[in-house]
Amino acid sequence: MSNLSPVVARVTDRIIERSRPSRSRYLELVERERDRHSDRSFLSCSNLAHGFAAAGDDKPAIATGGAINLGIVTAYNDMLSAHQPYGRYPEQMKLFAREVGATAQVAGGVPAMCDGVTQGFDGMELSLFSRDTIALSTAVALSHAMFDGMTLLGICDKIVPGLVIGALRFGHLPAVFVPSGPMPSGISNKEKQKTRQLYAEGKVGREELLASESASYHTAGTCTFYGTANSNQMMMEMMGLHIPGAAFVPPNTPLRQALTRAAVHRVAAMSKKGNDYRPMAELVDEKAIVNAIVGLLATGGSTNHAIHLPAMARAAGVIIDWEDFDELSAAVPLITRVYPNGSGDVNHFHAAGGMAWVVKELLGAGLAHADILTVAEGGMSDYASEPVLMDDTLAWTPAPAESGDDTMLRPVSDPFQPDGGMRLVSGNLGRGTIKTSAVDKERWTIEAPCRVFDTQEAVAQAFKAGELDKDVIVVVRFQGPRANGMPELHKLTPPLGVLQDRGHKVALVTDGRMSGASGKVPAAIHVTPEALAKDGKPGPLAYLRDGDVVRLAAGDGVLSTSADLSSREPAQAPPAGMGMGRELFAMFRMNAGGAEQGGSAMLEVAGL
Ligand SMILES: O=C(O)[C@H](O)[C@@H](O)[C@H](O)[C@H](O)COP(=O)(O)O
Ligand code: SF4
Repeated sequence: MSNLSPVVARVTDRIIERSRPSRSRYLELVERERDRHSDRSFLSCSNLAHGFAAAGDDKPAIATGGAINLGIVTAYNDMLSAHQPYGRYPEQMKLFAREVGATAQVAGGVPAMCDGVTQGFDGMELSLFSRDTIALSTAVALSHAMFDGMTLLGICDKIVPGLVIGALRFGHLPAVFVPSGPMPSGISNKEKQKTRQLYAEGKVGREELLASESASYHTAGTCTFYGTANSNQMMMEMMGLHIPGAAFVPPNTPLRQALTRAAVHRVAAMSKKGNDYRPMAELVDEKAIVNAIVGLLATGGSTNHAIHLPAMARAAGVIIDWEDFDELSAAVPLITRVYPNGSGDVNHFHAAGGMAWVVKELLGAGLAHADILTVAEGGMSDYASEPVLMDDTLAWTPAPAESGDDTMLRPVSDPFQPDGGMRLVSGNLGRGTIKTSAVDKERWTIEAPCRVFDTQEAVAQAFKAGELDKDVIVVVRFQGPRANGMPELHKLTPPLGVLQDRGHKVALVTDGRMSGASGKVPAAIHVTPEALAKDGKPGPLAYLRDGDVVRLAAGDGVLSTSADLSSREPAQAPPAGMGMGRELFAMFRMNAGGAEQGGSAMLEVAGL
């Protein structure tokens, strides 16, 4: 007898019903691809020879077509601390593949943008669309049809979503995501944030700021705040796309290498030529997507997944919307507090029980689907265990019975908040999302006159000029997907945090995004429809003026103004930016769908 929560069951059934036509079209495609391209025997001799010409000792195995050949899609680069460890992975993975009579080839690389580097300047306007660029690059890599399985190397914000979207279009193949792990903890995130606010107030200089930042981001591995990258890792566990517990094991350790090896062995076994065929299309279904949403809500994950998850789901023919998130949020309690939702980081979270604890609690409370197909042979329950090395052999120990730190991890029976970390707000200014898990409850409702800006730079200038030292709702518009690529406006966190610490009631309202690491200041983001006109009709934010009273009430789900916008002329959007490659992304902007549908031109134009 299932103990599944009636709310989770109801939302899942609604998604299944809504997705029926698109999901069946997707599964028909997968069926066709499985028949036509699930191994390389259909390739001509010339095609094949091109595919293994440089494969050295692996040539005979690849040439015969009998051996399992794995495609490695890698987001390696030296600049992202999270992806830098991937440099050595392919050579190791080829050895691991040969251990089970398989081979592996790097099928292709995908770009990986670091939002931490581009935060606050023009490059950030490529961020959202870099996700679709990654999906396109994944498809280019896998389109050679040389492969019996996919090993996907990517961690950060848009990289996992892009890899998922691209790989799902080859859903007739099995897939495993191979993470590299979080960097060892540096100075605390709170210390980092304090120095930033002192810098914003002119009380410390660049030298002190750089020293503080470098003590936080100090070596290889994923940044240790619970932002979009680490929310990706959580979701891969909740969807069963990892080897269980791979998310937060540190890089460059024997356990990390054992997990990578297990991933290679496992995806070979899951191929059609293996003994346990599990195509990715059958793992990523409506229930797996609901598990990802539930994990996001229970852990206070990144608001960016209110945009990425709808796009990822669409690639599998699954249609979700923000009502699904909101309804699940009311039933899924917040059971973790990892910075910015608390003070500890993901290393502390992992040490306190980590994902094994989260999965155990969610399955035990019937808040996650236990009956999804996963990379792990035993299904979702295998993810309620933590990987360890016992005499150099990979093994798993069950999640601890008690939380290792109840300031970070709580049971469902005694949560930090009775509901999830993310809410829908809507009204006469549109629909947006707000991350309540990172904001003190007394700040969930802010009603104040607004100041309206068309760029985040203008906000910084107004702050420096002392114009914002009051109760104020800062509106930053023309930041949507079609306006300028929907950048994160995370650089606004320190100045708005200073205003809040001075005792003012402050909130942000924008059709742009925030970082998964943003917190503290209430922010209604992803406001849809965006301010930039679509089919000649601007979004409501285009009609706001300085002084209009705006109300943001996360508890009631309200985003509205008392001003009468009906007779106003809309503001004109600033011209689209040139430089930093932004002009090359005009085609993405022109055709982008709304944030609630994933903000993707690629999916819109493809009719997915
Ligand atoms: O969504 C996210 O998690 C962010 O995009 C994150 O990847 C980004 O890099 C932040 O900017 C880091 O935080 P700081 O800018 O505060 O270091
Ligand atoms: S977590 Fe963010 S800041 Fe850190 S490497 Fe990844 S993209 Fe860059």
